[in-house]
Order: sequence, then structure tokens, then C-alpha cells
Amino acid sequence: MALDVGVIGVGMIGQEHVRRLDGGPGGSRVVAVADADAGRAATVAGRLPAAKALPSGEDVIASDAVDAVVVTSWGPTHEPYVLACIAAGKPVFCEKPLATTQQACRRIVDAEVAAGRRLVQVGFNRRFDPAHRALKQAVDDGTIGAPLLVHCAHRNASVPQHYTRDMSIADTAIHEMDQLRWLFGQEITAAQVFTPRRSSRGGELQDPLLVLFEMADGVLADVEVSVNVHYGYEIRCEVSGESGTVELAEPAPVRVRREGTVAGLVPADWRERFTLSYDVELREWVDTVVAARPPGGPSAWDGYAAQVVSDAALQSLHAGGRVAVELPERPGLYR
Ligand SMILES: NC(=O)c1ccc[n+]([C@@H]2O[C@H](COP(=O)([O-])OP(=O)(O)OC[C@H]3O[C@@H](n4cnc5c(N)ncnc54)[C@H](O)[C@@H]3O)[C@@H](O)[C@H]2O)c1
Ligand SMILES: O[C@H]1[C@H](O)[C@@H](O)[C@H](O)[C@@H](O)[C@H]1O
Repeated sequence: MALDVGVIGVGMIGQEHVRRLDGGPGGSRVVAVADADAGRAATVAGRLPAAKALPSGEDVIASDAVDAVVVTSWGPTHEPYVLACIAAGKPVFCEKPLATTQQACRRIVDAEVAAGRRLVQVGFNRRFDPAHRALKQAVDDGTIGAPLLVHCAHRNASVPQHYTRDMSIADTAIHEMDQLRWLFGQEITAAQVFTPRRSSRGGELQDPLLVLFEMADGVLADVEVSVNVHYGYEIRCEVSGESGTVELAEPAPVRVRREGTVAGLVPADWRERFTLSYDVELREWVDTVVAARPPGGPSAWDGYAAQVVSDAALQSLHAGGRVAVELPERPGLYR
């Protein structure tokens, strides 16, 4: 059975996902798109054999032609679209962040719990990246003994004009918040943001910044967030354990030794670094929707839990100090 998908927000990642979903291996096609920029929606629809550009995201969700929805508009616009999908009983894949405050994420969780079934998957794509999966496997199978410390770096070559100071936490470091919860199967219990000397390339941004996370079992994780490094896109993670360490390897497929130098390519951006993860993420999502199973990827609860941590880190960025994180009890739907 083909899955007919509607896509709301067809900017950078929206167009990436459209390319994968239209005629994808799982038997999906894109039948409707919408964007606040109507011209962009028309251009994207015009390139697809079965898609129409509709006036609004609400029209996409309400369309009888649409079986499932992908939300790839800006973070602050996610909540109403995801709530409307739940109300319409349509599966929805929502890019991270699920919403930009914990209250908004909680409203989504509550709506899904009231609906009594899982309809939402959140785009925390690292869970589908082969290197991150291998890292988790090594932690889970005890290769390095009990984990003690984690060192991460999240570096963007540059960020768009609309990127704000808070987005270093709420749009960028939120990946690590989900990654740490997933990697260790436990919650983050506190966050503290440190603000080093600012890069002259970062304008008004606090760039770089360092976040220290405390995990429930005492593991400490430090995360560097730099969003104007210019040399490329780089994601690092090393877990240090009682009997060894495990880290993500260099993503370059080859290394060249020549004239006294060693060189390998650094990915330009997230599209290049995480292309395989998006392939797997969307293929598995389509498969579960077609099979009418609950989504197997990050849930609305995961989106909410990461957002609670993000809010704590933002509080630390604004006011300084260590901020404790407390999650309410996880509803039965997500256990
Ligand atoms: N998982 C990842 O690795 C990853 C990578 C990139 C972006 N993202 C996330 O995807 C989302 C989009 O990011 P992007 O980089 O593609 O941004 P973008 O600015 O390139 O695209 C966003 C699009 O949404 C449209 N839009 C804005 N408000 C809208 C609304 N109310 N209704 C319909 N369309 C609207 C904009 O016109 C634009 O075309 C963000 O939440 C971002 O955090 C995730
Ligand atoms: O939306 C993007 C995306 O999530 C990337 O994976 C991340 O590296 C960027 O910092 C963020 O702005």
C-alpha cells in the first residue's frame, strides 16, 4: 500500500525529506505541501508528480488525500500542527524540537494520551545514524565498562540569519539532550551553561558555549556548542568508561597521506553528515505507519523530556548557575 504524505514547511530539511518520501523505498509519495512562503510551496509541488500546493498547513492536515503528515516548519510553529494531526487521527513525523517550550510539548503529550494511541514521532535523527547506533551498542554491551564521563562537540559551519542566541540550546544542543537520554537509557537531572570568550564571528550569539549535564546515575557530560566554525560540520562524542573509551570515528570515508600531510574531508553541513540517518529514520517511519503500528522512533514524551532539559539549560544561560531538572511521571502510553 502506498502512503500518501503531506509536508508542512518545505525549506531546507522539508525539501530533503520530500526527496526521500516521494517514491521512497517504503512506497510513499508526497501528495500535498504547504509553506508560509506560498511561492516556495508551489515550486516544490511543481517538481513532484502527485503533489498539490495547498494554502496552509491546516489544509494539508484536513485533506482527505493525506494519510500522514510531516512537519518541517520552524520550531515555534510545530505545536498547532501536531495538535491538529492528533485531533484528526493522522500519524505525524515532526522535526525537532517537538515544540519550543515544555508547556507546549506537554499539551501535545496530553492530547496524545487523551487520544489513547501513539501518533507522533520526533525527528531526533541521531538515533538512526549508524555511528551513533554503534556507539550505543558498545556502551550497552559493556565494552568500556561502566560509563563515567562523556565529551561531546556540536559544531556548525555557520547558521542562518534568523538563528537566535537561545537556539544554540533549544535548536542545536537539544540533539545532545535526546542523545544522552537515549544512549544511557536514563534521565538528565541537571544542566549548567558556561559562557566562554565569544567568537568574533558569532555577532550577538553566545558562541561558543559549554553545557554540563548530570545524568541520574552520576555520569557527567560536557557539550561544546559552536555555530560559526567555518571549517565544516562536526559532531563528536566520546564516552569514557571504567575499562576503556568509545568515540564516534571520523566521518570521512577516506584519509589521504601526501607530501607530509594527512587529510580527510569534513562534511559541509548536517545534510552531508547525517544523510544515512535521515534515510533510515524516514524509511522506518513509513514502514510503521503503513503497518499501522505505533512509531518506533522518538516519541512525544521524548520530545517533551528533551524540552524540559532545554528549558533548564536556557534558564542557566540567562541567569547562570546549575539548574535541576525534574520530570513528572511518564504516562503509561510511553512505557
Ligand atoms: N534533524 C535535523 O538534523 C534537522 C536539520 C535541519 C532542521 N531541522 C529542524 O527542521 C525545522 C526546519 O528547519 P530548516 O532548517 O528546514 O528551516 P528553513 O527555514 O530552511 O525552512 C523552514 C520552512 O518553514 C516555513 N514556515 C515557517 N513557518 C511556517 C508555518 N507556520 N507554516 C508553514 N510553513 C512555515 C518557512 O517559510 C520555510 O520554508 C526546524 O524545526 C529545525 O530545527 C532538523
Ligand atoms: O536545525 C539544525 C539541525 O538540527 C542540525 O542538526 C544542527 O546541527 C543545527 O545546529 C540545527 O540548527
